[in-house]
Amino acid sequence: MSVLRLDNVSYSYGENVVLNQLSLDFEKGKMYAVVGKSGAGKTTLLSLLACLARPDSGEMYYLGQDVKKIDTYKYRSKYVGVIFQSYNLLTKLTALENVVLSMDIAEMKKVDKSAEAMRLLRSVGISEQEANRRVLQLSGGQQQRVAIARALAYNPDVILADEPTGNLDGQTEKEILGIMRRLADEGRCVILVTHSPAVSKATDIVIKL
Ligand SMILES: Nc1ncnc2c1ncn2[C@@H]1O[C@H](COP(=O)(O)OP(=O)(O)OP(=O)(O)O)[C@@H](O)[C@H]1O
Repeated sequence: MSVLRLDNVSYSYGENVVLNQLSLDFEKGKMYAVVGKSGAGKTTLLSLLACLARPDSGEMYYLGQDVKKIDTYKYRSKYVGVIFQSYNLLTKLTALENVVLSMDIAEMKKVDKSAEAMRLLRSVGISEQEANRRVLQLSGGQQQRVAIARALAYNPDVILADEPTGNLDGQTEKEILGIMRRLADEGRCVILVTHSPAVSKATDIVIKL
């Protein structure tokens, strides 16, 4: 069964029809690239998938269930992990605190959230010393890794990322893509919005808007 399904979804900003009767299926264990020229509606599609916006018409299903029937807060704090272009980390907190906060919001009952957060950060290449720095004292690539660890904090089925390698050098891009591939291999559905041919080449399915 697909983890996310769009059925005839349309979305407009006023007169500007951005998505027109779009039907898509997303499966677990696969990595998707959403591509298309600037203004094609990629970020809009991601916003719908993240339930930051609702379709004007058409339906969206999460594991077969109409998302209108799922509490939006629960959906966003437990089922999907979103990695924004601007990272959206809380800059006054350390990297570790950002990840722990995300676990708190998802009401995770882990015994030792700090240890689990550190395990996640290590898995994306953040050292203990870096984890204890405020995020503004980290590089762009490191902040991107922290944003990934934070999105993983509550073990979501779906990872949504907007230009996850946007401002990163080639080597860091490769490493981030390696992490995304691992997440898909672990059985998650990974959906990336990208302009980068290297990124779309690394995915299983390319959706062109
Ligand atoms: N909040 C908004 N209000 C009105 N129009 C908007 C809004 N957000 C986006 N748009 C318009 O909707 C269209 C799609 O925007 P969107 O950001 O989804 O495109 P995109 O494919 O992600 O573009 P880019 O590659 O430049 O990031 C564009 O024409 C944009 O100007």
